[in-house]
Amino acid sequence: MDLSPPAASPSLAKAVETYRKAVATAATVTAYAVLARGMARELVPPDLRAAVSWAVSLVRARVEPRPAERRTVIIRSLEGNGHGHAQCNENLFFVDAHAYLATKIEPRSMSRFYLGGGGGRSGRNVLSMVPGDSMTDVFEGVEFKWTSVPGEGRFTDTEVSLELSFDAAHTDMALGRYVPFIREEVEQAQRRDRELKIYMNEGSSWRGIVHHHPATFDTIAMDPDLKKSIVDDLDRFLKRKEYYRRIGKAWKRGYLLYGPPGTGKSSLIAAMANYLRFNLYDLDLSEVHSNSALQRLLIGMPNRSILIVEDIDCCFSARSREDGKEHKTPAVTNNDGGDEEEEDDDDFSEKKLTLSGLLNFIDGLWSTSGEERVIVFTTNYKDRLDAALLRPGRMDVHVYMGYCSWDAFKTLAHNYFVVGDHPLFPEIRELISGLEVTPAEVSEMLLRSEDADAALSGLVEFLEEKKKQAMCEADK
Ligand SMILES: Nc1ncnc2c1ncn2[C@@H]1O[C@H](COP(=O)(O)OP(=O)(O)OP(=O)(O)O)[C@@H](O)[C@H]1O
Repeated sequence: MDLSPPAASPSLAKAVETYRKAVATAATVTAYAVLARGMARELVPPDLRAAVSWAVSLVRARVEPRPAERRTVIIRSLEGNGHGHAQCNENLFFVDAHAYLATKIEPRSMSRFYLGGGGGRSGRNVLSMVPGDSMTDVFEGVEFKWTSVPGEGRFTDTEVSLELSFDAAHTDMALGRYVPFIREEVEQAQRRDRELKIYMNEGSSWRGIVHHHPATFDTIAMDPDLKKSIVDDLDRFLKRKEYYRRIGKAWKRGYLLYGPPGTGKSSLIAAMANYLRFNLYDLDLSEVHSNSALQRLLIGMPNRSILIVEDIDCCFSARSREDGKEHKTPAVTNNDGGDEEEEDDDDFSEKKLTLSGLLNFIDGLWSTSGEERVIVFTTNYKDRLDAALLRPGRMDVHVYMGYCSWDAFKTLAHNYFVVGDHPLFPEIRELISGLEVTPAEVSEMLLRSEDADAALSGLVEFLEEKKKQAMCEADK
């Protein structure tokens, strides 16, 4: 039995030798360094040594990057209202920042955070930082650090603050763009979440109820290009605050929706309200008995709202016929600089309502008392409308809501049965293209059964019957 250690392999022996040399060299270098430092201390005068060390630190300061200068903005939850320490207000930017950060908190990356209900019944989780914690948000490629800190207790013990810190070089951007961006984001989110209301006039005030109309631009059955042009127009309108200010006009947009009954004018208004998240103000002019009442109603409408006057052709023609003549125009402001009669201030509130009065109120009052208003007039008979309403510049967009086209039918079929095709579609296409059938009539047929086959068969029968009637009418 051989118990002697195994002979080292040639490669291992070489590695051991290399290592031994390296250790010896390092020891030599270290020894030289210690020796040189000792000699320098002995031989170089202290003044020269100080000068050299100062020069070295100077070079190092130039070469090594210096930590960037920082700025910190403190956002307190409460702020004084200028009448002494006892009185305080909620700091609205703190509320906005808090809401904004709630959308940015990444629960998986934080060990602790607060969970709240957002103060409403939305059922949404609202997360916030525990005092002492920080998080980073990136805006336009720049990092912004947010820290939650206990407040200074100037007003209450429960005060908290947020600290926003960033590189000093980005100060202008932080205050000029990032802070407004946060405000805008929060405002948009609130607009998306808010419950819409529809208001109706009672005397010279508005009464509102919750508006839950399900119509959206996806569910509206109409020509796809026309639909897109309306959505684009609304988007453009929302972005044009500065433009309207520059040209000195009220920030409003007028739509005239016309077409036969049951073609979706009311549904389109609901879709616009849902898209814009604007409340609706449904003005019943038969309830408005004087110009001053109308003026109060219009002034009582907040920004971001839609004024609706349905069947506008009926509102004034009936009145004019009743009175035998059109009343003198109560022009508050004539934006056109045109041909309306002058207002006589003395008895202006006593005068009865006229169409041009309404139009002038809208132009005049709204240019001074509000912004971001949409006004929608509807009619089944465009040809019966007053020329004042059709004049260029009055209603910005005229939309014809027509009979049910093939594209419109496909939208309805998709709304009701989530189908894009069906064996009966070719037959329906042929029937629909030769008939005047409204989307309301088609919807009514599709609603009759939850079974697509049964509902579409019923629709075919209905269309065939309608075709027969149309042929009989033509023969007479
Ligand atoms: N274009 C459409 N797209 C989707 N649904 C429609 C459309 N047109 C009508 N409908 C359906 O028919 C119903 C009645 O339509 P709506 O009241 O919008 O028509 P309207 O043109 O305003 O009628 P009116 O002139 O009588 O007020 C709606 O609730 C909707 O279900």
